Amino acid sequence: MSISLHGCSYGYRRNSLVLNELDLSFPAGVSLLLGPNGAGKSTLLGIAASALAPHTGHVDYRGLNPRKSRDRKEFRKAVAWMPQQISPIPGLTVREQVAYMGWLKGLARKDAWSRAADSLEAVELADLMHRKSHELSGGQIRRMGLAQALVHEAEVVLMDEPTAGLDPAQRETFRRLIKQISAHSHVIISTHQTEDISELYESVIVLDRGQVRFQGSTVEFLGAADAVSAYRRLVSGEI
Ligand SMILES: Nc1ncnc2c1ncn2[C@@H]1O[C@H](COP(=O)(O)OP(=O)(O)OP(=O)(O)O)[C@@H](O)[C@H]1O
Repeated sequence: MSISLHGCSYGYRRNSLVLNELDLSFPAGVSLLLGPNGAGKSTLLGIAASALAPHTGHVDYRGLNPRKSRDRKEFRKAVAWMPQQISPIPGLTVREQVAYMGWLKGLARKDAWSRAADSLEAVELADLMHRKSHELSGGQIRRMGLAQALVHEAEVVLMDEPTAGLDPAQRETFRRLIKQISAHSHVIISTHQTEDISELYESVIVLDRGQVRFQGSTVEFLGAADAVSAYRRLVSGEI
């Protein structure tokens, strides 16, 4: 079971919808949400994470609807989200910031504190955990964001362009990490880079101008042609 969107519409401006009555069920396992800049990936993930409220439709996970106040807390505990922009909280150390995020998600203070150290270790940021978070570099801030998303061991982890700003060695570490997380969580990762496609992902969803243009297994996607040209043809409307 994973997250699904039912008839979700969203726009930032009047008369201009980014998503128009979108229906989408993310499959279980690890999925890649692929789409060019501006396709609506961040908007979709923001809605799936309940950070954005859709104008129409609703999100469902295990029968929980985050629009309903009685479901919201449990939904947000079950679903973690790493947004594209990670903001350091002034005055907090890296470990304090990650622990704070865990506490907001319902962990007890002691658990949040120890889980923060574990998740910083997992993203190879343990040596910087006593630094102030605003002192981190761009790539380090992304890794702290990743630790924030992992701290409470959610059932579903949504990640918005998590590999942006990571160097090749860190991308390799990231792949290993996703493998570990996928043993106990569903993972959905957005990207516009076809280089991110690998056997790590069981399924691929291609979003273009707010529409799902392809949904299937990674093998099916790669089998259609080589990945790059298939993706280009998909987003340019040839398929
Ligand atoms: N805060 C905002 N205010 C106004 N328009 C926005 C806002 N955020 C996104 N948009 C618009 O909504 C559309 C979809 O944006 P979104 O960020 O969801 O796409 P994306 O696929 O995540 O793109 P990228 O790969 O560049 O991050 C774009 O046309 C964008 O300009």
